[in-house]
Amino acid sequence: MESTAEKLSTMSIAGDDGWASSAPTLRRNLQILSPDQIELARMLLLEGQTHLFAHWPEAGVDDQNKKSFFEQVSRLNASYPGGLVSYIKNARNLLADSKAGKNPYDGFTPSVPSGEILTFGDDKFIKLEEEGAKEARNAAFVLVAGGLGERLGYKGIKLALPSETTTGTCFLQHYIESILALQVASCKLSQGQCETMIPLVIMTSDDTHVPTLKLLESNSYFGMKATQVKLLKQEKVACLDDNDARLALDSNDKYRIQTKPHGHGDVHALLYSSGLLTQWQKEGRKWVLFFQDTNGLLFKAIPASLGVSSTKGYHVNSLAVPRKAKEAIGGITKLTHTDGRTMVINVEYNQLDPLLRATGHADGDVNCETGFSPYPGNINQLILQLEPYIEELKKTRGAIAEFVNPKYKDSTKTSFKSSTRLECMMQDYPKTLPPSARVGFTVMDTWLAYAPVKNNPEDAAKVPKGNPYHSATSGEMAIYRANSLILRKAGVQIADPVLDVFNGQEVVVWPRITWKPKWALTFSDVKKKVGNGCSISQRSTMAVNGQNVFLDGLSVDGTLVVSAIDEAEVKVTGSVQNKGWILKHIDYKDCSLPEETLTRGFTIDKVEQLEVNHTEPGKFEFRC
Ligand SMILES: O=c1ccn([C@@H]2O[C@H](COP(=O)(O)OP(=O)(O)O[C@H]3O[C@H](CO)[C@H](O)[C@H](O)[C@H]3O)[C@@H](O)[C@H]2O)c(=O)[nH]1
Repeated sequence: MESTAEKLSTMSIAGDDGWASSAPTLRRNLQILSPDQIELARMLLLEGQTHLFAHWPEAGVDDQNKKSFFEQVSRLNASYPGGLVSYIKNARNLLADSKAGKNPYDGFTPSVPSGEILTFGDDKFIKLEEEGAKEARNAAFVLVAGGLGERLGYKGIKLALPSETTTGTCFLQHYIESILALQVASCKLSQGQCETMIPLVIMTSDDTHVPTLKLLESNSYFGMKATQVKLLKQEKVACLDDNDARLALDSNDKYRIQTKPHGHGDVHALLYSSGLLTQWQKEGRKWVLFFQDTNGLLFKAIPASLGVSSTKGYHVNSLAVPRKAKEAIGGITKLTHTDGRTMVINVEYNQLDPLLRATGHADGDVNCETGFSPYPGNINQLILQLEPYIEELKKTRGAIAEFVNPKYKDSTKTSFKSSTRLECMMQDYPKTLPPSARVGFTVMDTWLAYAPVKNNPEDAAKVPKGNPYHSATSGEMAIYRANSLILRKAGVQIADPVLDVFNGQEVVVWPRITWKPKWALTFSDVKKKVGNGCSISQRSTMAVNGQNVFLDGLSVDGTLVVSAIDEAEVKVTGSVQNKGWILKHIDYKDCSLPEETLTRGFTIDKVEQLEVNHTEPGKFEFRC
């Protein structure tokens, strides 16, 4: 293929009027285009995209459509670092590598890296939590929520799904309340010397932007100031029809280029171009924490892992959990090149097995004697130190190593079954870092840190036995399990769980215990809030909503719901005995029920409960 420079010189020989000669249909329409649009047209021809105009009728016909075609081209050009010229060039290179079967890890040997392994509740963990909670006021949070969630098949946005149905708190509300609780706790720990608001950025896409904004607005931003939350919308990227990176036209609208999501890696370029990073730097912030749309446990892991970043001075800290072989989470891997270079990086779940097989591990991605893969599982919660992050982005403008995954029609690899596009992942950020960068990771127990909602009931039920379901059912049950285990560790007598099956998935059902983040963010908080002699039976439900609620000598066998305003200090004691709330099985094929309910396979039958509600300031003791 002719290079751009060669083409340019041919065109200049052809003269100013000659540049469009390869596309006569376009040439006859130049008079309807603005100078900027003509520039874009010229760029497209130079980049071998003549076919885009082949069907264009004479000027005067479909002119509006032709202009909107260029409006789209302008958007695609502006939203990619280096514009469409770079996109097409990168695509050609990656498509050529893919056709040649080039291994992206050529020359690298994988080995198991060493990182920080934390044990919930021990002295080190408690110290790190305290350090992290203190540091939180210097942080900014970035939630990537542009994904459609195709595997889950839910029609709404995932952030609006309940994380658990005892209180019905949706993921976004839980995340915001956790950040607000961190804000309060962090300011308290810094001797009240601060009035900071921790910023939250949400990356949306055309698929999620409007409903995300609506969810925030109709709930008064769940208690955040509207100015504290910024939405950055990622654009999709152009689809490609062939190995020459010819842009694909939409089969339903020949004046539109087909587009698809570029992946969560867009977050870095968007943050860079938004100017927020330098603003945060001026405000004295030190950390940027990235997280995903449906992990109801995540904030239980945040304080300690931020503590690790702070004490170790990590530029990059990835949160990880023990990984089951073939689980759909990337493996954190040390890669050593034949030339001596090394990096610690996520190897995505579909690449780990081929990489291992190609480097002498005949069995590929398998569990070792611990029952887990030796490679820790990346949960895509990244903590980046702001200053080195800005320095790196100044060089890269946030561009992240991309990949392409075309589905070829046959072994000649000359045509695709359907159009493809370039993709990128946010966890690939460290790939461009110099060897001096401090890149580490923190491993925590899965029960504490990771329970995403990604799979629909049918697919979840097919997950190999022993591997996690990652469904709405398992995500909710994981919250009850974590809360039960934390209270147990704090000395509460929690009854053993029972096994049950919902939507074809066997899960362990603990008492349905929930609390608002402001009640307790860290294990030390929990220990301060529970006294001696507390117990909760397996069939029980307990929901705590109040900053200063203390449980002491309390036994629950049934349902207890406690709420109190921040100014009320309430000690709850005595014995709760009622019919409680009962989990009722439902079938996910029963169309009369809402989708949110169907996906988890149960409803909660609220038969009887004790409600304690304090709306007046003061100090109270409530004996049940
Ligand atoms: O174009 C996109 C695509 C996705 N997302 C967001 O990115 C997050 C992750 O998307 P997926 O849940 O689809 O991610 P995967 O399951 O494919 O995998 C990712 O999350 C896993 C853990 O949940 C592992 O860490 C894995 O290595 C990592 O790539 C979600 O919040 C999603 O909304 C975007 O913002 N834009």
